[in-house]
Amino acid sequence: MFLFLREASRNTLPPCLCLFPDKVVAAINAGGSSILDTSFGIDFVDDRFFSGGDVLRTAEDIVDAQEPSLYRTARYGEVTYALDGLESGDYYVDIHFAEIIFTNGPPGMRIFDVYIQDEKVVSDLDVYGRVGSNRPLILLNVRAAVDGGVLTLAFRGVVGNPTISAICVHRAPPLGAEPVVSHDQFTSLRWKTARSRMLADSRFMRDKSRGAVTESEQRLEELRNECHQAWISVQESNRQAEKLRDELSVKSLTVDTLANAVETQVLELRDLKEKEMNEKTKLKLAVSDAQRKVEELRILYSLLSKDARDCICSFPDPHGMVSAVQALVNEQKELKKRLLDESQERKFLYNKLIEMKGNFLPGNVRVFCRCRPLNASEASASSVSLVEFDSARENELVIRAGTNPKKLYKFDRVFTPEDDQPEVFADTSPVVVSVLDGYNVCIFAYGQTGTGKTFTMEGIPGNRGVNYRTLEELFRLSTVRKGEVNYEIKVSVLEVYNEQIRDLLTTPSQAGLAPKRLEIKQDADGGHRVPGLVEAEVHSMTEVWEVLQSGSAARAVGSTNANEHSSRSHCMLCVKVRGENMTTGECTRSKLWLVDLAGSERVAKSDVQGDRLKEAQNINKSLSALGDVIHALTTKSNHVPYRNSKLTHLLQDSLGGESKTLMFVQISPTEADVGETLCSLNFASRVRGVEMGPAKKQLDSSEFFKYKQMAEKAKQDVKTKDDSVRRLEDSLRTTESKLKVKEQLCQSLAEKVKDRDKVAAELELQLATEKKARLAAEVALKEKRLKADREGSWDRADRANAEEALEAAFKTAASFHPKENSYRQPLQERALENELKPLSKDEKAPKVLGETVLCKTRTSIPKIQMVLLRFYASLHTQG
Ligand SMILES: Nc1ncnc2c1ncn2[C@@H]1O[C@H](COP(=O)(O)OP(=O)(O)OP(=O)(O)O)[C@@H](O)[C@H]1O
Repeated sequence: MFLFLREASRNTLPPCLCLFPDKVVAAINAGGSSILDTSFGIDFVDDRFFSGGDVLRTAEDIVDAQEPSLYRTARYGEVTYALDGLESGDYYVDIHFAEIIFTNGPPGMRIFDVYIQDEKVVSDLDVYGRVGSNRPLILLNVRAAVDGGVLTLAFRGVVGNPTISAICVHRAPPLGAEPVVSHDQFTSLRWKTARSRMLADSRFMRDKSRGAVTESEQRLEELRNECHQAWISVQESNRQAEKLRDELSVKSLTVDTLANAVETQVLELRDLKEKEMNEKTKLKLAVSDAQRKVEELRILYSLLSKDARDCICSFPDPHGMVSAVQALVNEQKELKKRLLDESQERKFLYNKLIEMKGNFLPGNVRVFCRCRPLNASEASASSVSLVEFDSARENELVIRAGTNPKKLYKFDRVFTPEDDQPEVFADTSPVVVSVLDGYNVCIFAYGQTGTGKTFTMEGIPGNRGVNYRTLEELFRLSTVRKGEVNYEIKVSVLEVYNEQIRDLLTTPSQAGLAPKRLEIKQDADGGHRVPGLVEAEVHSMTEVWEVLQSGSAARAVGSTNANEHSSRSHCMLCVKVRGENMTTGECTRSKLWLVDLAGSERVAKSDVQGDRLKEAQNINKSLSALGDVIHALTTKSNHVPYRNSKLTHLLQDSLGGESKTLMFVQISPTEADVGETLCSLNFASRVRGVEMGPAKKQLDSSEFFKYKQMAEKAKQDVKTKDDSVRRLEDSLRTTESKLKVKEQLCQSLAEKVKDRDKVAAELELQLATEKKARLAAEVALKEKRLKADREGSWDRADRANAEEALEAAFKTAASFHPKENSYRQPLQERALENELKPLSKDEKAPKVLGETVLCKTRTSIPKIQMVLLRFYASLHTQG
């Protein structure tokens, strides 16, 4: 403002506001349409390049305006003009203002800042404050640099909103080349006129009088002061307005908050209503669904009731049903019985079949003959087999021995050298599997050394013998029968060498420490067992194989030549089978012996000495014992000499009438062995002749014994209980009789008590009478004595004592209890005793003596009277 006034004095503006109208690049009529050919020499285009603000118009006259129509329109509000497409360089900006809104526009003050290229070029511009209303005010030649083509002009309200009438932008000369003429930044026509006048006046006044200048300056100062005051009041008004605006904004905020809350509530209400509607719809649907279901159920119910009625009607009589069920149960029982019968019959037939197979002779000993092939050395020596097999004559063989006549042998089965292990086992297996049905079985291989006993029983790797195949078959069958019969299989491996039993399953360390001497023991049920012998329970062939392997390994230990050793000992594999029939509950315990006997060559031929001789003798002994046993069995002798050797003793259960026996007689085909071959064949023929009768099933006697023992125990228990009951009855009877006696005793005692009571009553009466009489006598005596006292014969103290003693004596007498026959110590007497306690012996007067005597004496009333009399007499004597 001050700048303006100061500058105004130097203002020499041309008639056109713009100094260089020909360099105008943009002229805008703010808030209005284009005005061409203005008195400024510039064409103002319609309002554009703006953002923000509103249009203001007025029809009022614009005072002192060079181009009034330019100021009748304006842009009002927070406005930004962005003029683009300008060449880079310096520009002058002229901005036209007019307070045209004062008369019919928005009321209030308008003070604002002007920014060009974001730089504030004018602060707190108050158009009205400068020029009043409807008068133009122009901001002239504000220099602005444009780099980038855009020139921005921004108008920001400080109080109220800015008002802009026109903008004119024109090229500025380079810096330093501005026109010499200086001019005011702001100008207005009114102010220009006034200023011209003032200048003229000033010149006049300057010429006329300096005093006028001073006055004028004073006036100016006054005006400035007024302006300042006005500005202060405006500031105050602004502050008020600001305060009001703040309050308003607070209130509007509150209103907004309330409006929001209301809006939220309305929304919530709407949601709730929607939910309610949905719920209602759902409920309606559910109800209709339920109704439909109820209807369906009702229909179903009626159908079911009808069905039930029909069903009830169609039911046969329940009693009939019960009897039908009973009949079914009976039928099932019958079927079960038949099943058991049939399975027994099947077993029976199976055994028969085994016996029938191969034209077996009746009996339980079967003999198979097996001839080994010529070995490599025999074949290379071009040995010829002496054994002939005639395919036409099955199970027969002929021995051609030089010039001797041919000898024919017939066995249950004859295996030629061509027959291999599977063929051998095919005929062996039926006997073997009998063990699963509860039969004891013994299979042994007999023959000269090197004839193939071990080959038949053990076999060779890749071509297993009877032992392995037997266990394989047992496991196969136990799996097949699983569920019907449960089997438990245990295996022991031992050898008999020099008539000593050696466990081949004992661990090497144990074996190394001390070889156990094993003996054969007979069980309570007649069976035989070897205590301490390892019995390995096997569940699979893998386990069996491990057991067999360890047995073979143990047999080899301790011998330099395993083959040699094997021919001098009997190797025995014992398989124990326990079967439990799940249907019948029947338990069986059976044994299978698989024996590889020692070589059967004779001692004489062996021509050996020392240990070998002993071995051979022992082998001979055991084999001849075997022969003897078989002979005894053949002749049905009463005594079978099982105990003559360890071998026969061990086989006792499985070699005889109740078991099945299979013998392999092994022979050599060579001429060198013909003697032994004939011996073996003769022995085998004898064995084959044995008839032992039918084999017997080995029922588990331990179970039987167990049940028998249980039955015995139960019997014993019953007996014991009977005895104790009998004893109790006896004691009851005794007690009853004793009770009777006691009752009688009680009765007699009660009668006695009654009698005594009677006597007591009589005595009491007598006592009372005596008491009365005694009292009367004593009173008389007392009176007499008192009379004597009065006459002066006793001193006063003695008299008092005597009277007291007499009184006490009366009381004591009165306390006599006839039933207890004693005196009850009266209270008074006790009090007297207490009184006397602290006194010395001498102080205790003779009265005390009398009292004590009376108290302690348990005697009858007459006696008391006597005592009393003596007491009185003593007192008199003392007196
Ligand atoms: N049927 C056969 N087929 C093939 N080889 C056989 C047959 N029988 C025996 N051998 C063979 O003959 C040899 C002697 O057999 P093995 O050792 O089984 O006789 P052994 O009677 O057990 O003798 P030892 O009494 O000395 O134990 C072995 O090499 C064996 O493989």
